[in-house]
This record gives sequence, structure tokens and C-alpha cells, in this order.
Amino acid sequence: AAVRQGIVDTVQKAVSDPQVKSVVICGQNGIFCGGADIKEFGKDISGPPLVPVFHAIESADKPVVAAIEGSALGGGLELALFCHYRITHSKARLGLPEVTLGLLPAAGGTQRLPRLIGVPAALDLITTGRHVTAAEALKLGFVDQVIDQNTVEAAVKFALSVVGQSLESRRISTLPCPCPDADALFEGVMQKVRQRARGAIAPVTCVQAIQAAVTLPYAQGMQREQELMATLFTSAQARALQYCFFSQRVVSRWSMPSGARWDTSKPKPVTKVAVIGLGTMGRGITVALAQAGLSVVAVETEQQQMIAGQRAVSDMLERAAQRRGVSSAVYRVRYSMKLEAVADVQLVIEAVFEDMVLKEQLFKQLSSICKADTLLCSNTSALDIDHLASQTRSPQLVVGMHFFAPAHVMKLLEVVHGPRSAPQAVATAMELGKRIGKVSVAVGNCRGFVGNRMLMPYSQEALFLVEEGASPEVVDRALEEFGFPMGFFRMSDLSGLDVGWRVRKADGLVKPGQMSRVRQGRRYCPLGDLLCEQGRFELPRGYRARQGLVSRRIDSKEVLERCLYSLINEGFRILEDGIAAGPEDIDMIYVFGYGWPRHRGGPMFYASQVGLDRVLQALEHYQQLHPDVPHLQPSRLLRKLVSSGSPPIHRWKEVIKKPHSAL
Ligand SMILES: C/C=C(\C)C(=O)SCCNC(=O)CCNC(=O)[C@H](O)C(C)(C)COP(=O)(O)OP(=O)(O)OC[C@H]1O[C@@H](n2cnc3c(N)ncnc32)[C@H](O)[C@@H]1OP(=O)(O)O
Repeated sequence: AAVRQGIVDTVQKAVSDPQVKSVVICGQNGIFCGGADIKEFGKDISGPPLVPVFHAIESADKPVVAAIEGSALGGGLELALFCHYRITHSKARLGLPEVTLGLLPAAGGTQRLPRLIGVPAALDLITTGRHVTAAEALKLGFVDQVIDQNTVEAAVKFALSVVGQSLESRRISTLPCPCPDADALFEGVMQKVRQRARGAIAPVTCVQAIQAAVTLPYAQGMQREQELMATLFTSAQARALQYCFFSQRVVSRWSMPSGARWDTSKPKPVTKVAVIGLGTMGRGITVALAQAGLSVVAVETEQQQMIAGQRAVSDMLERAAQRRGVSSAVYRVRYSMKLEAVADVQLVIEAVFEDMVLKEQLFKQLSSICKADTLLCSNTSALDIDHLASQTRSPQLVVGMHFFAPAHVMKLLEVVHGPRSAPQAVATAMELGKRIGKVSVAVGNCRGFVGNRMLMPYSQEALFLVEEGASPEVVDRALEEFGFPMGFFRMSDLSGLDVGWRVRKADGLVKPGQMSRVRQGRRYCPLGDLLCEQGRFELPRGYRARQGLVSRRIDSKEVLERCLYSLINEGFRILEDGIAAGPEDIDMIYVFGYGWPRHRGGPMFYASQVGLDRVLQALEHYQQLHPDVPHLQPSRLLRKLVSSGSPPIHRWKEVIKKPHSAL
């Protein structure tokens, strides 16, 4: 509000003062403007509106120049678009990211950008919200000059040089918005955007707003922009997306049950990393590290795997370099078939087969080969980090670094600390994650950590629903309509049914050829095992007949409630156990690692939006119907939150008791 007031007061003064011949608008501390203050949204907004004063800038009869350094995003770029000229530093980033916050650029962005750079380019920028470099902005035509010198000085010089020149062609509101074959263009774009949006409303509304720039005169287009914005501003999706924006930043301020924190734990410098194992995960991790400028020693002891792995890593690095127009990082990777090659690295990431015996042996070997202060990390997706630490001479230097496939693409990294992990080890892994572009979340040590632990009840419910009569397609359709890129069964097919089968075998749950539906004292569905054993694909019907199960009609409401609420319930247990520091950590793990639709904010935020009492009631209902399914038993924390009056999510921590390690 204060910044808006400042802009209004100063612009009015500058425009009306006859002694002022030209005006430069700049930011402070090297940043032009990051846009509206997102913290103001959802509250009563005080201070003056900006659009009227922006129009006063455009209609001024003296040149107004934007000096863009750092960022010009959202309302910041819209302000610049009302200026007559834009001088930009080469390192600046520009964009209209409102769509990522569930909004649209409602200070004229949807009406003015298409007039300046054409409808197709504006559609791309506004519906994706992507940030562009100064060079791309120049190429697209929405900045006038890109410079490497002091931007404000250059803008002042320029502003003085254009005093007295006509400003007619510089007023974007007066430009036409040509769009040949508009109907076909918008139909095609709308179809693509709807597909990509997976139920998010803001991208679709952005397209409608840009269409108004083509079909309506400027003033009416501006009005339509406001009307469309009003439908988004208070929407649940906007709240969820804005929660994600802040949560992504909250998780970087990690803490451990011991009280160690991000701001008191200094990471160790890391320049050279070893990756052990060149399977799918090891290859992706190697690529991610090399692309971030680290030296990598990739070790693979099996010759065929080494040949295939080396080729795959080189191909990925070459292709990425071509795409980005930079030189390839292939030279940063050295390959070896001997474990001794890791002797001089500062950090090792083990990415071998998910087998505890194999990993135990490897950690023992690494502990004797590496320097005493080398950090040893495991890319296990579920195994006990503390047990691995106990195989080494420095258990405090062992942490989990759980990547998600493909590891060079997926944004999530779970950094797993055991009870003996040193804060510095966690700080180092978190920092390395940040360097390679990951959203890193620090979590405690338990079976499956946060993400895979919560996936367990979700996947079991999906299978139970099929036992009871739903087809796999019905389950997947409900989940995909909710916004997941893939339902449970499609996802299992893609990742390989044998992956889960192997884990269940290791857990002693698989009994070949047996149909019993109770294992280890609880309800179990052996359908997945039977599929793997028999290679059969039309299994459920015959299976139900043999089990004497009567099929019933199951609707998408039940699919969603049973799959999602049981997953959420496990999330509450994780918070209770102190495995995750807060609901934001769980939500970011699900948004960045498991395809949870961002516009629904993550599972814990979703629960808060549905209403904790409704989630509790539904769990109680299903638990009565399925008393042999322990994960449907509502968690203590959920009950405690409901009996505390279901506080908003940012106040849950007050109800959660002090975290502790669960193992
Ligand atoms: C209608 C809607 C209109 C007109 C809008 O303008 S909506 C806002 C559009 N703008 C954005 O979406 C920009 C969001 N911000 C960013 O992309 C980045 O923060 C940045 C590129 C501006 C800077 O990035 P970086 O240097 O990495 O710093 P951080 O991301 O860590 O941010 C530092 C702290 O500033 C807080 N922040 C940033 N932008 C905003 C904002 N627009 N409103 C409120 N707060 C913002 C951010 O949360 C960080 O604070 P902490 O969370 O760490 O306390």
C-alpha cells in the first residue's frame, strides 16, 4: 500500500510540475519491482488503486522511462508497460507470473502486452507466467534497449534525449490488436491450455481476457479484464497457489527435532561429488550435478551398465546444452569401475539397487575409502538411514538424499536426517539441493520418509476399491479429474509393477500363488502380486469371483475420499511423529514430487480447505465399514485439531506437540 501511495503521489507531482521535462521510474536496491505484495491478497486492500495513475503516466505529455534492473514482474512489468520507454539491464528477468498465483495480470497486462508483441506471444507469456531474460524481452519487443551499464544513469540520459519528441506511437492503449484467424487461434489455444491446466481456472481465464483485447476496444477490454479478475481474486485456487508460493520458501528454512536450524548451521563447501551406480537414478543425479557446475565421479562396477550409463549421461548433457545454447558439461564427469575413485570427493551419493544388504556393504566400504569428513548420502526411497549410518565410522555424516525420477528433471529432493545426523550434514545436503535447482525438504527418518509413507495407504485404497467393484479406469479417472497427471494404476504401470512387488516381497507380504486377503494381521489386496506372478491383465473380475466378493458401483467421490483422505491421515501421523516440521513440508513434497495439483495446494492444505471435521467424519465412516484397515483410523492429531476448533493451517503447529525422532 505504501509503495502504491508513493507511486501515485510522485507521478502526479512529476506529471503536473512544468519544470519536469521527462521522468524516469526505477526501483530500489537493484530491483525494479516484483509486483503486488502477495501478502496483501485475501485481506482488505488499503491504499490507492494503480490503474488510474498508470493511465496518467501513459497520457503524460512528457516522456516517462522505466529503468528496469533485477526483476520486473507482475504489476511491476505492467507499470513498465505504461511507461513510454523501457531500458533494461541485461541480467533483468521480466514476466507476468500472476497465473501461477491463480490470478491474471489485471493492471492492463492482458490488454496491453498483446498490442505490443502480438497475440500468440502474449498468450504464451501470460498463460505460462514464465520469466524471460532481457534478451528475450528485447527480441519479443517489449523492451527498447538492453544495456550492461548503470541502468538508471542510462535511462536518465535517454529520457533527456527524447524530450520534445512525439509520444503518440509510444502509447500502447492506442495501438491496434490485430489477430488474423482469431477464432481458430483461440479455439486451438483454449484446448491446449485446458489440457495443460488439469483443472486450474486461471490459465483459462487468462485466455478469455486476452481474447477481449482482440474483440473489444481498449477501454471495454480493460473493464472485461477487471470482471474476469474478480472471479479469480477470492477463489480457493488462488489461495492454494499463493500458499504454495510462500510454502516453497518456508521449507528452505528447515529445522531438526534437536533444534538445529537453517540459520545456525553452516554447510560445508562442495565442489566434487561421487555418484555410485549408473542405473536410471544415478544417471539423472549425475546429469543434475554436472549441469550445476560440480565435478562428478560416476562409479559403476558392472561393465554393461557402465557403457549404457556413460552413453545415456553424455546424451542427456549434450541435448540439454543444445537446448539451452550453452557448452556441454560432459567434461565434468569422470567415470570409473573402481570404488577407490571416490577417495578425494567431499560428498558421495549412493544410488545402487534398493537392497539393504547391498547398501550396508557399500557404506562400510565407503567409510574406509573416503576421507574422514566426507558426507555419505543414500538415494534410498524408504530404507533406514540410521541403520546405514551405523555401518560407518562417522554416522553423523550420513543423510538421505531421496531424488525422484527422472532425477535431472523432477524438482523435489527429500533430505533425510537420522537421529545422529549432524546439522552441518543436513545443511550441506540442503545447500547442494538448492545449487542443483531442487526444492529440498528436510524430513525425519522412518519407513518411506514423508512421500512414500503417505503413498502407502493411498495405493492400498486404490486396490481395495478395485476389489470392491471399481475398475482401475474408474479409480484413475477420478484421480486425474482431481488434477493428478496420472492415476494410481497408470502411474504403477509406468514405474513398473515389479517395483512395488519387490518391496512387498522384502517386507514378507508376498505369498506366491496365495489369495489370502489378510497379511500381517490387516487387510491386504494381493491383486498386484497376482498380476506380476501371472502376467495377467484382465484380473479383477475373476479374482472377485474366486474371493466371493460382490461387486458394487463406486463413484468418484468415494474414490477420492478413500484414496486422498487416507493419504492425508498419514500426513497427520507424520506431523505427530515429528517426521515433517510442518504441513508446508508435506505439501511441497506432494506438489513437487508426486504430481499433486498445485492449484489444490498440497494434501494438508486441501484438507484444511475441505474442512478438517469433514475429513474426520469421512474417515470415521469408512473405518466403520472397513474395520480391518488401520490406515482409515483417524489420527490423534486430526482429532485434536478438530476438537481445537479446526484452526487455519498456519496455526496447526501450535496444536502439534514438540517433534521427536520416530525410529
Ligand atoms: C494482481 C496481481 C498483481 C498485480 C501482481 O503483481 S501478483 C505478483 C506478481 N509477482 C510475482 O509473482 C513475483 C514473485 N516473486 C518472485 O518471483 C521472486 O521472489 C523474485 C524473482 C522477485 C525474487 O526472487 P529471489 O531473489 O530468489 O527471492 P525470494 O523468492 O526468496 O523472495 C525474497 C522474499 O521476498 C518475498 N516476496 C517476493 N516477491 C513477493 C511478492 N510479490 N509479494 C510478497 N512477498 C514477496 C518472498 O516471499 C521472500 O520472503 P520470505 O518468504 O523469504 O520471507
